[in-house]
Amino acid sequence: MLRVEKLNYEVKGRLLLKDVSFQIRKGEVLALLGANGAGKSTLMKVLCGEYKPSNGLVSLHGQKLDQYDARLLARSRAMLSQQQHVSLAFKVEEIVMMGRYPHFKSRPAEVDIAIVKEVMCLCGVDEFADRVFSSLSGGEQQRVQLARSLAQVWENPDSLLLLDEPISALDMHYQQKVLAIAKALARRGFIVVIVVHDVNFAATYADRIIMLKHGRKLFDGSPVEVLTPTNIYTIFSVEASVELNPRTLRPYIRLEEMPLDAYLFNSKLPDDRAEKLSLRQKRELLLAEDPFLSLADQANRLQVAEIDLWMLDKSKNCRYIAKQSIDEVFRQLVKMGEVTVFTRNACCTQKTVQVYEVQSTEKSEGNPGKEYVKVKTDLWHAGIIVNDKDEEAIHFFDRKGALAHGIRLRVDSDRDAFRKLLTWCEQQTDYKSTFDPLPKLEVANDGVRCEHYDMHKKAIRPIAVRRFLSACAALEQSLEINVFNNGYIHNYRGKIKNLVDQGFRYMVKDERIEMEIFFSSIDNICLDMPSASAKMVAKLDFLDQSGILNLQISSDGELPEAISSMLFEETTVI
Ligand SMILES: Nc1ncnc2c1ncn2[C@@H]1O[C@H](COP(=O)(O)OP(=O)(O)OP(=O)(O)O)[C@@H](O)[C@H]1O
Repeated sequence: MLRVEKLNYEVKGRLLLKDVSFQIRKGEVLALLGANGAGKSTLMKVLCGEYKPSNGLVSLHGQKLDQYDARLLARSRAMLSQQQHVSLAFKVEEIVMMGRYPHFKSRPAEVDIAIVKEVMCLCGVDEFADRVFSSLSGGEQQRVQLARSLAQVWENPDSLLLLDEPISALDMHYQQKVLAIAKALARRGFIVVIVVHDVNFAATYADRIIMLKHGRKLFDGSPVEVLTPTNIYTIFSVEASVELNPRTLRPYIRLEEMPLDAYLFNSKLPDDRAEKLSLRQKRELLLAEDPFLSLADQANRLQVAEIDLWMLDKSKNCRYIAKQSIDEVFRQLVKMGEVTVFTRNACCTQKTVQVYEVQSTEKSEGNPGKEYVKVKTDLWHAGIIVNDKDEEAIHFFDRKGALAHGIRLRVDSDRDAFRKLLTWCEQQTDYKSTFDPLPKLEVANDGVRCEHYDMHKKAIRPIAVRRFLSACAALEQSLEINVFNNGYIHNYRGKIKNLVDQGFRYMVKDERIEMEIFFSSIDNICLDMPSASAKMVAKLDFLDQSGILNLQISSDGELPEAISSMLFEETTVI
């Protein structure tokens, strides 16, 4: 047994070890853990007898170390030091043989030669036997030193083996092997004390762990008792989580990354922390300032494309549809039964409940009485298919990565077609943002620019449009509504009944159509109708700041004079 009692070790008035006591039995592996400068190497040197304790006692098998005969002590304990001073000229075999010096007088006996061979073989240094020590790599040198220590006490299972950082220079294989050798020797009676820095190695190989801090023993016990997150933090000031290996019942320590920004410790570096935030973090900061920012505004402020934010929100439950796959996806939309189709541009959003109907761009007229979408899919640049508990949907994004069009499944929609598409999309390419951020105020719509209006066209104020729409709703006037975006037209024909006018929000909220018109984004509304009395079709063109047609509302057939006169009251000639 190794007994350490009330051990103090002092150098130049400084106590390097303070009141350290423990006992360790034959057959046990003790690991000493502690931060740099904690006193581990100092304790090892006291345990091997190199340093004399200032106070206290160290005894091996009942005998104080300083009472040991020097030769007997040399045969009863061996120490692999952290730093070994070796004369450069020695060969590997000569160094290992030094471990046998306490065992022979002038010449090594056969047994010494045999032991040296055996330990060299075990430590994988036999192939270097004739090489000069200094020509070996760091790890090879460490294994030679281990072989020397092992050679010293090889035949004495009562001995004490002290290994101070024996694996610090070793590769993974030898780290494991050296600790396994130490443990195997302990199982045959050796007392083994090992200093290691890797807590998981200590957890795996040690029977007992002592943790030192500032020369004091703070924690002492089995790995599972000692290696707790709190103890690890107390000793090393690092955050760790500890799991129990269910097979070995030994703890496994998982270290968390220590977050550190070089700006904090290098005064020569600029403070660019804000730039380094992840998109998610930047967005959180933005929403903390203004929780009601629309997705488009968030994308604008964060200088990313809207699709990036969609992918951020839905990444777990959505698949990316690359441009080359859009046509295939689009062809499948007609199979999904009744869905909500939505379209968005700078001036409005429109949602209609319909079976997806597509008209080619060549056809100029819609199918009367039926909603349709006139489309040129090549103007869409990406899509996503979302399958989460809140929505099952397919969204298409324009060349700026802004949401332009899509469908959302309803209760009665055909889910088989949707699932097939989802499976197909799973084999497609992964998402990588390829969009330029949307420059402020630039509109993604590539639609028709309306610069030339004939003499019948009039500019009309939003207030007149509101009144006109209210009258249409009240008198059940049927309308045709077309929303334009990037080469496609989303059409609705029918009555609008339920208007919600909250000033800044203007909405149609009916069963089969929902619309929101953003009057603040509309630059011009033009009326195409010769006169109030002519009982003609009225057509209103809503243009955005770039003069592009975003929305068109026309009367479906002639207007009663009561309604048309309202339009003329508020118009001014262009
Ligand atoms: N001869 C000495 N004179 C003064 N201070 C010493 C002396 N030897 C060691 N020390 C100091 O004692 C403390 C413990 O040193 P020790 O080598 O035991 O630490 P350690 O736990 O092995 O650290 P490491 O993990 O860095 O190897 C350190 O602060 C060291 O600087």
